[in-house]
Amino acid sequence: MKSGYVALVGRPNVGKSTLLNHLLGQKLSIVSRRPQTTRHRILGIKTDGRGQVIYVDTPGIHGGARRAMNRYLNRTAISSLLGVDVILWLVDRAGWLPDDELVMARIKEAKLPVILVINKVDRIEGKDTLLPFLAEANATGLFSEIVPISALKGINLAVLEERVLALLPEGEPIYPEDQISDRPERFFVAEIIREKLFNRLTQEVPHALTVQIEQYRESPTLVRIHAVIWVEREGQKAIVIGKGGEVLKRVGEASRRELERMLERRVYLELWTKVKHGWSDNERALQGLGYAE
Ligand SMILES: Nc1nc2c(ncn2[C@@H]2O[C@H](COP(=O)(O)OP(=O)(O)OP(=O)(O)O)[C@@H](O)[C@H]2O)c(=O)[nH]1
Repeated sequence: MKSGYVALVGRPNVGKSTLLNHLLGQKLSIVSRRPQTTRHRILGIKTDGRGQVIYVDTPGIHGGARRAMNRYLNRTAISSLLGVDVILWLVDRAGWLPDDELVMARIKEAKLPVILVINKVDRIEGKDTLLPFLAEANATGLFSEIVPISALKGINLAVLEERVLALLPEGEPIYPEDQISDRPERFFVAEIIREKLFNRLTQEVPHALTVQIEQYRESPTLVRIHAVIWVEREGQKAIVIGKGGEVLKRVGEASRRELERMLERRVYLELWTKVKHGWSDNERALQGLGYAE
């Protein structure tokens, strides 16, 4: 049996969370079209007859991190490289962007086996783009394997899993066989609400909001959840609420539907929007809102 930790790293928006969800066959990490959706280190544990792979989803590593939140995202991603056995480095196009260079520097420091995962091949037009890129990546000598995939369409994921298992050490499972994450249910509740907000709101508002669960009471048939959506300014609060409360109502409905499926119980969800000025650029406020390593 194999067992070990596998970090999913890469710049924002390359598809790390999409890959985690597809490998596990279950939605654990929220996904949106926006960069910097993932804000936490999340374990996704997959146990089968071959062993136990503990995937570590991480925030996207990016440059120009001026706000405290951006620095926290980079710190969280980089510290996730400590103590893993294998790194999956995701890129999503045939070529490097400046943020990919940042990731590469960190990976070189880690001195671990690295699989270069070229994601979104469903979007790459023709072999003319992919083949030179594969040759160039190969010539760096940095990678144990190079695997083109589509996380969204499920292309080549079985091959990727085999390559991962081959690089992991032999060992007994670290977590119980039926455990799929290290996070409690209320963490996923906050994340699902945040995902619905990310998908509905535009411009800077998603990055200025965070969701905090203030009350979580369960009975065998019902879960009562009281969540606060923190934003940074009054104008953002008005946008989150929407005309006549329309946006908040839609977000609440979509969240409740998904939460009822996940929790397999009826959900009573109350959402409040409040302003905490400058929370995303304040280290202490971040810690109070759950952004602590
Ligand atoms: N066409 C295509 N789109 C994909 C694929 N994988 C992911 N995406 C899309 O890329 C976007 C970003 O995906 P995420 O999984 O949130 O990316 P991430 O790397 O976790 O992003 P951060 O949270 O910014 O670190 C979403 O709109 C996904 O649907 C793929 O294989 N093909």
